[in-house]
Amino acid sequence: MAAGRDKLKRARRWVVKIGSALLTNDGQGLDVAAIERWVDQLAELKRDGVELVLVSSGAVAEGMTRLGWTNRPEDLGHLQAAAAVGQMGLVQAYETNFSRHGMQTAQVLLTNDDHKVRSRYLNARSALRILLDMGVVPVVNENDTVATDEFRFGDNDTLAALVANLVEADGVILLTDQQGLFTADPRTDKSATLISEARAEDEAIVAVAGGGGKLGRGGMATKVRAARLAARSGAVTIIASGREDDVLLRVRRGEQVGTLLTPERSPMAARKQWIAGHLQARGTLVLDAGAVKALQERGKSLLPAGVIGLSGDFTRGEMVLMADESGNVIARGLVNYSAEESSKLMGHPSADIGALLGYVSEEELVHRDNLVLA
Ligand SMILES: Nc1ncnc2c1ncn2[C@@H]1O[C@H](COP(=O)(O)OP(=O)(O)O)[C@@H](O)[C@H]1O
Ligand SMILES: N[C@@H](CCC(=O)OP(=O)(O)O)C(=O)O
Repeated sequence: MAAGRDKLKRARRWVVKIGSALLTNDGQGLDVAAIERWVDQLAELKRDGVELVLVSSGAVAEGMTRLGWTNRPEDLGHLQAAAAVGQMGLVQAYETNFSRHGMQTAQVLLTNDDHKVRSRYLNARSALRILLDMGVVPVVNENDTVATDEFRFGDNDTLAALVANLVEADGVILLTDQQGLFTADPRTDKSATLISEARAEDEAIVAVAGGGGKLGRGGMATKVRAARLAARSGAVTIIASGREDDVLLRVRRGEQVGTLLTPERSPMAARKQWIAGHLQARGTLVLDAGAVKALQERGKSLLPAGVIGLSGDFTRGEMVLMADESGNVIARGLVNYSAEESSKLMGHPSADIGALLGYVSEEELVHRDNLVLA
């Protein structure tokens, strides 16, 4: 068995994306029987200990069916109106089916900006993580009625990858209407064959991935791009057919199904590399000797109690340097509180954060997962 497929047997957190073409039976209205079967599988995975985020497309397609439209409208307003109608059907179907298994769902609508604007990104991240901790299944879609990018962001493959980055998922499963990525679009080239495994970074797979059908727009091109994005935070991607029996359970068992696209690095290594290399430091926290030791020798998070001074102007989620009392930089990482909040918190035990600020985001100032030693 390939190493990547083996990884999915142990994976702890999956993002599963279901495309429009599949969900709406190529525009015939929600395929309720198929949704039932996917939810049964998802529930089984969840009972097996996999934390799940579901990314579901289909709002526009379902809205069109409910409104009796046969042609996809061109203008943004009508697309958004259709999405608003269709989204009701989607969440209803998931809610009903997960509740058969005694499981709760939550509707999470995100926009492109939520990933660009750091504070919204962090809020989306903590809400999703809390939902996962509580065992709730978030059902994510793009917030179509407020999207402004001419619906172009209307690409839930990318959204699934961004969500995988947000929740640090180890697996991304893109369910579509084909068995996986073929050497050419099988709709037009009957001699095309299935690629069972490739590196997400491999340029050759970009070349073979074409556009989509009449409902989904992205086709394989956005799926390959999503796999690359997901690989940046170390996630393995599988592109597989949602029409295949027990497809999710088969993926879980590590069986040879669909196309596996593998990252170069493990999730933690990828994350640390990103922290180490890609962000500009906005400030410096000065640590007492005990905190320096806790970070360097015991791999601990930085708590406010170990900070004796700070400089710079940073907001939650930005990169800061951590230095000892002599000014030697010993680590860098993503800070959980702004400079203003941090100066109120420094020197205090984490138990006092609520009293000092009136709220608690995290008990650490910099979590060890977001911290790289110099
Ligand atoms: N190399 C390829 N291998 C498989 N499918 C491809 C390829 N290139 C283009 N496609 C097209 O991508 C479609 C799936 O993408 P899309 O229609 O966006 O579905 P979804 O709604 O699941 O996102 C397939 O039906 C197929 O026609
Ligand atoms: N938010 C849109 C997403 C459309 C979309 O990405 O579709 P697809 O390429 O089929 O996954 C909807 O729900 O219709």
